[in-house]
Amino acid sequence: MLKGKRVIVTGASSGIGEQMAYHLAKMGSHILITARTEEKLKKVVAQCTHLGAASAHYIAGSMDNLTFAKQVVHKAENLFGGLDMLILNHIGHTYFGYFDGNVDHVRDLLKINFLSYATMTVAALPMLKISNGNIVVVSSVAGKIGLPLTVPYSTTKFALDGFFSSLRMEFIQQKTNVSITLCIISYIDTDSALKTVSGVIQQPAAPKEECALEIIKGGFLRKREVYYQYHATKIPLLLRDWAPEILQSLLLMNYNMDNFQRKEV
Ligand SMILES: NC(=O)C1=CN([C@@H]2O[C@H](COP(=O)(O)OP(=O)(O)OC[C@H]3O[C@@H](n4cnc5c(N)ncnc54)[C@H](OP(=O)(O)O)[C@@H]3O)[C@@H](O)[C@H]2O)C=CC1
Ligand SMILES: C[C@H](CCC(=O)O)[C@H]1CC[C@H]2[C@@H]3C(=O)C[C@@H]4C[C@H](O)CC[C@]4(C)[C@H]3CC[C@]12C
Repeated sequence: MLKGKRVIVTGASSGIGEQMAYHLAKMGSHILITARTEEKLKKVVAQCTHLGAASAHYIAGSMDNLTFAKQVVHKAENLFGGLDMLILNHIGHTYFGYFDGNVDHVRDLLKINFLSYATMTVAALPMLKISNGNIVVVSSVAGKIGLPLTVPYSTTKFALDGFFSSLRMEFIQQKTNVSITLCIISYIDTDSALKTVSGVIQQPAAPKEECALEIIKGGFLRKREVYYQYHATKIPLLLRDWAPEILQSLLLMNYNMDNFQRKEV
């Protein structure tokens, strides 16, 4: 469905982003991936080429530098002469544990998980308007519902909802034909998530390959929101406004605090 389309995927050196790059490669897209670790990006690009990407490139750097965030978009412009889909997926390092009072960390994480997303969107918008393209924003259940042990992370994901859901409404009023898809994702079996929460979170992790495909499909189909896995995201969201105390109790039952130790993610 994305043959020949020009796509940026951020946070694509591992996890869900890496799997999205492989799906896009199999579909025959032109791909530009980014993350900080050049060695991993090189391997992902080689695999994308092997899988049939129309072309595959990388640019390494950190999204705590907003100048770099713009450079990624400009590189796509130079390589492809335009852009059809912007997939915003990266996250910065944080901790899985009780809020430690460090507001500087919240600010730093907002820069990586939120401000860089807004910066790339602004830079890419002229190209996406020409192609009637898609913006895909990878968020989390923790970006719709307050959960314990992820205060800084959850803050940044809620910010994405505020920014992109408002922007989507303005696009409708302004007749801007660029879709915005916010992806509400539950617990996924990426190395970083398993390392961080297994033992504490009781529910099974869903497969990253399927999750990656659902995100791409949702973006291509110009859906407002993607819910993956549906039961683990949509049902809590339905309860959120109608039965918040019941939801709270159900969610807390999911945490085995006997196994809890603060971890860096
Ligand atoms: N896994 C899960 O259970 C869930 C994940 N999600 C969301 O899915 C998305 C992907 O998560 P997941 O695949 O698990 O994460 P991973 O930890 O596997 O991947 C994170 C990616 O971001 C990159 N990254 C980290 N720091 C920076 C930085 N400062 N600048 C630029 N890139 C950076 C990493 O590469 P490098 O270190 O090389 O920079 C890596 O490519 C995220 O948006 C996450 O919030 C949502 C709900 C659940
Ligand atoms: C346990 C949560 C699901 C609750 C439910 O009943 O549905 C998980 C939903 C989102 C997860 C976190 C997340 O968004 C990704 C983080 C990123 C890192 O890779 C490490 C793990 C996360 C903190 C992860 C932890 C489990 C959830 C909170």
